[in-house]
Amino acid sequence: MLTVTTLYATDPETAKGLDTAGIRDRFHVAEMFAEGEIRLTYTHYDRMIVGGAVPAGKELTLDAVAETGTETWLARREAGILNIGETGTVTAGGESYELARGDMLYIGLGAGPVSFAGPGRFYIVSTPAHKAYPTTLIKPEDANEVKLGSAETSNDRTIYQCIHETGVQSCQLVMGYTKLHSGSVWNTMPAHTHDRRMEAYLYFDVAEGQRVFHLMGEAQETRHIVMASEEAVLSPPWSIHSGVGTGAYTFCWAMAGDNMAFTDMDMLAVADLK
Ligand SMILES: O=C[C@H](O)[C@@H](O)CC(=O)C(=O)O
Ligand SMILES: [Zn+2]
Repeated sequence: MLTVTTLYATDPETAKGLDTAGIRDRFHVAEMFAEGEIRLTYTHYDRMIVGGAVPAGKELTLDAVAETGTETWLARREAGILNIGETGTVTAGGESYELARGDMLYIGLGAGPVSFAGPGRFYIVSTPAHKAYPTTLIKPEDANEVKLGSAETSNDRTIYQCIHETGVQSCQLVMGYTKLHSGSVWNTMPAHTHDRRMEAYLYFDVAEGQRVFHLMGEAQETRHIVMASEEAVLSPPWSIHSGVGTGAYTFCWAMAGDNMAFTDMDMLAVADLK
């Protein structure tokens, strides 16, 4: 079963006036992972699609998505798939790839239908593309590891860059995930914006009963969204994107836009946030 929800883009002036429900409606994506289903959100932020596929014993195939107006969903798109569940299989372009937990598959333009099988929980991100790059499996050891933050500021973390400028190639999708080290709960603080690229976060490995307070908004107008495990949040280009958990967590980040430069960030001083 395939469900697709459309999420329109929101400008910063409108965002300022929203209450909690309004903010959640426009930026927060919940219930993406349902057994036996593929659930997608087609966003108008650089037309990024985010979603989940949980085959749970049967095979799920993602072929056409009406919202893209193309014969197959990847006819003019590329995708990144991260497995956050047990080892499962993704079949694309006639080849099957075994994805252990933490493995990512880049799928190039024109790969055709994509099938999901096994006990995996697959997070799907897709963005428009103009050229076919090879479909490639990325194991954590193939990713570029970047260590950021420190225990003193509770943001000691390792970034795993999987699809990126100097790694597995793509048209515009940049994707990886960040693991917080034991005792560290802050991600992406000091915060930043990059008006030329939007971003989406999927928080996962958040323990039952724990939450992550995702911070968003313009630097002088911050808001928060309380997030449970396996929920995603869209970060408009004008928004900060940062979070703090009541416990340990990992998050997958994905970006699309004008450039693919991970370090191209307009940094904000903590003291300048309001
Ligand atoms: O532009 C880069 C993105 O915000 C994230 O990749 C940041 C991140 O994963 C982190 O600080 O841990
Ligand atoms: Zn960012």
